[in-house]
Amino acid sequence: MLWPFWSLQCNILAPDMIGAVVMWWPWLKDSFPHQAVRKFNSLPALPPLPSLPSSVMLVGDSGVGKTCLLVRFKDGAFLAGSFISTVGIDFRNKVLNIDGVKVKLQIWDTAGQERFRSVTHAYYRDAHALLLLYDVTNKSSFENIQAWLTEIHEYAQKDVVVMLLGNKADATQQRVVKREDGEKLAKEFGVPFMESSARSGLNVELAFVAIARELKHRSMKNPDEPKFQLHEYVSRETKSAGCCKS
Ligand SMILES: Nc1nc2c(ncn2[C@@H]2O[C@H](COP(=O)(O)OP(=O)(O)OP(=O)(O)O)[C@@H](O)[C@H]2O)c(=O)[nH]1
Repeated sequence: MLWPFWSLQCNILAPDMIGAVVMWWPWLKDSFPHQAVRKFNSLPALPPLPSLPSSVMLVGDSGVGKTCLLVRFKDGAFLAGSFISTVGIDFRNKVLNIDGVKVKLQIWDTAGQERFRSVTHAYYRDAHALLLLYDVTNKSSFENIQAWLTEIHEYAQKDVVVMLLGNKADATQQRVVKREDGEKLAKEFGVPFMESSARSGLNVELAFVAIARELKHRSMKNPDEPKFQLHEYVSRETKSAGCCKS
């Protein structure tokens, strides 16, 4: 039986509250977030910073260094110690600023083990870009690249961006795949290529930045902007970084 009192209070308080808002409006206005005030005053809202979400998948045989590459890129650290295989799929987000445009990369780290293959297949079609890794110290991971590319063509979007990475370039003593062989294979399949190292950090940032630049260019579609050439960008940047000296 409290409602009559409650409604009575509302009738009394409501006009008072309107009066209070009118009286305190100059102070309230300054306390509001900028965007909200503009909306309230029916001025055109400020455009938000452009932000482009893109998904990038890391694929390749088990043990080639996908998780380590992602951790190096995200946290700037190297996961040394015992090797723990990824189970299923995992992801991390990182935002890059590419010429004033925020490109949000959602990076999917997939399990390289054969038994998880059906799980990763389901994610291919949503990927905008794929970083395909082999391990320069493991010949079979290199020989399996063709099979990975066949799988990519089968499950991914036709226009997906693919880049080949020969990882563990720091392990010079154990190297069994020459850089030239990686370059040759990449040329054969028409994909950009670079060697990388999650341990030393070689080309890790560059690989993701190159992908982000390509994806940004594709989604902005600015006719005044010259077409971004991913292959040229990668070969220019890897040369200038001095990657290719053995
Ligand atoms: N020397 C060297 N070792 C690396 C590098 N990247 C990764 N490793 C080592 O390689 C092993 C496998 O690395 P992971 O990143 O777990 O491999 P993965 O490709 O994610 O493996 P899965 O999860 O099974 O698909 C670990 O012992 C790492 O320490 C690298 O750039 N250089």
